[in-house]
Amino acid sequence: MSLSGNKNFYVSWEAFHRATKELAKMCLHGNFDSIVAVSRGGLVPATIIARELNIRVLDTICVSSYDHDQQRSLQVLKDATLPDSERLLVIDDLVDTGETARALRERFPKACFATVYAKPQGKALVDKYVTDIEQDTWIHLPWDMELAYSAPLAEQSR
Ligand SMILES: O=P(O)(O)OC[C@H]1O[C@H](OP(=O)(O)OP(=O)(O)O)[C@H](O)[C@@H]1O
Repeated sequence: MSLSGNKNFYVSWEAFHRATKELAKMCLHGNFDSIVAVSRGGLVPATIIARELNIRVLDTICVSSYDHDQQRSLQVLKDATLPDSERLLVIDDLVDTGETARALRERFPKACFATVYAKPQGKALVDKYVTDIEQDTWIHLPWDMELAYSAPLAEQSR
């Protein structure tokens, strides 16, 4: 699936759940027995996928990234303890520039790396993803939003 045209892409909880279940379906026959969630964005999809695939062994890798001299630096705040394996799924919500994915592939070379959303710069670094998003589109995930009043269109154009 490909979405384009908007610079902002707003995702409801239902839409996120639906897309993540699609990702779970794509992983169903991979014989996976454990999951590493990339905190924080990967925590919600990892929970949904663990439920769908009946996986009960989960771990986290906690990363923080920041911009430094126009380069993104990644810091591992807490590493995972699960061993790298072909039966391990590494789950994140999205791949954007690919910096996080690149570091995780080095950390888990045998594992399958899967995200719900993928932008062009990073998508070659993931094994499975559900939805293409244009590079200049900002993805607003449900946990970053709340319901708010929206003025009628007629009033907005005044
Ligand atoms: O491909 P990249 O450019 O590396 O971007 C992808 C990463 O960015 C987001 O995390 P974020 O830095 O927003 O941290 P958070 O998940 O803790 O909010 C997302 O959850 C990925 O981990």
